[in-house]
Amino acid sequence: MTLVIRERRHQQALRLSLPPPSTATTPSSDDLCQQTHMPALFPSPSSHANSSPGIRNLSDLKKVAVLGHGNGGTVYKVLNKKNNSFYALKVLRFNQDGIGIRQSATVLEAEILRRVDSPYIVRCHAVFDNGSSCNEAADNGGDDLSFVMEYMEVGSLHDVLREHHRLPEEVICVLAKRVLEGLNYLHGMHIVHRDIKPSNLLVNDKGEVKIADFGVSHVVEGRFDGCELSAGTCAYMSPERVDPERWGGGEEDRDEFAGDVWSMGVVMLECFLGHFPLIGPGQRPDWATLMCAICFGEKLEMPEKASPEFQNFVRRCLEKDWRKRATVKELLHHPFVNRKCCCTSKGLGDYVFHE
Ligand SMILES: Nc1ncnc2c1ncn2[C@@H]1O[C@H](COP(=O)(O)OP(=O)(O)OP(=O)(O)O)[C@@H](O)[C@H]1O
Repeated sequence: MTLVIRERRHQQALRLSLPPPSTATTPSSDDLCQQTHMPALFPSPSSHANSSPGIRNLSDLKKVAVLGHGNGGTVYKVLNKKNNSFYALKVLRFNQDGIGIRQSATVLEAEILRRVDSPYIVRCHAVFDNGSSCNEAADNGGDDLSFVMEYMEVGSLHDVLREHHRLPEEVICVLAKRVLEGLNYLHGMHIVHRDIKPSNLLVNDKGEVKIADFGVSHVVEGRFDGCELSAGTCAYMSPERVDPERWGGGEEDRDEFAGDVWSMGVVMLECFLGHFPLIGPGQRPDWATLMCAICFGEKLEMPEKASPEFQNFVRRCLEKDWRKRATVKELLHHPFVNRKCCCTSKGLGDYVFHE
């Protein structure tokens, strides 16, 4: 029973049968049109009662800055006027063609996010359907879906790498361990992330790394069907996803979680080298080049300066045949993430704030 996020074909995506959403959390579009302030599709789960921001309406939030732009929308830093704390608000824009798909995806999305509650995953506090008033949406032919998320002060690992270029092994091992814990949690819930990359790993002011953007990407697919093959996204894809025929990606018993392990291996090697590792630093990352590198490239030359533990860890992640690739559980016991320095290092916290 597996739920695949960011699957382009819906019949394959919905392998986890979710319970029908309660009517209380799924207002019809007519209901939404009658409200000036859009209510949350779901509020914060009760297990986080202490951190619950109590955001009931988008009008509780004040935009203070733009944090970044992604494929489907914009992320804002917002102030919750009720408790004077900052959050991140991700606003996805849909045109009218995407509405049918969006509405079913929204309910599914809200269900997924409601279930996710882990220190290794960026928390989603609430989802709002249609942040702007219905009149505005009708005027500009658009429609919004807004996710109120935990604010990660430092930004993404992509931002950290842009500033620091490369990271030492004692930082990478802490990073790897946290990502593995996050994947272990998601996989335990039968959720495959399918888009692990530096811009989806966010860092807070304690230097903690958390996985973001799972699920949200599933909603985006409704409008951006086909963009999965864009160079930026496919760079971290595993061989069995890029070329299923050659690498057994279509096999019934394929371990869908193995793709996340591959992507994580690419990210960890990128942290060590300071550039995307599967192609040369000067090479253009177009689709054909990436496909060749991922599916046909020779065995990766490991950087000589890397320790034997790190080299082995990355090799186990970047095994082209998914049947031979290490699983998340195996990697959690790997010597690289259990070295003494990995247990004593504060990871990115020390590095980002004291370098
Ligand atoms: N919770 C958050 N806290 C702080 N910054 C965030 C948060 N979420 C996103 N950001 C910032 O906003 C940027 C854009 O995020 P977004 O998820 O929209 O796109 P992306 O992951 O960069 O790209 P893509 O849409 O291709 O996945 C991120 O790179 C990050 O810098």
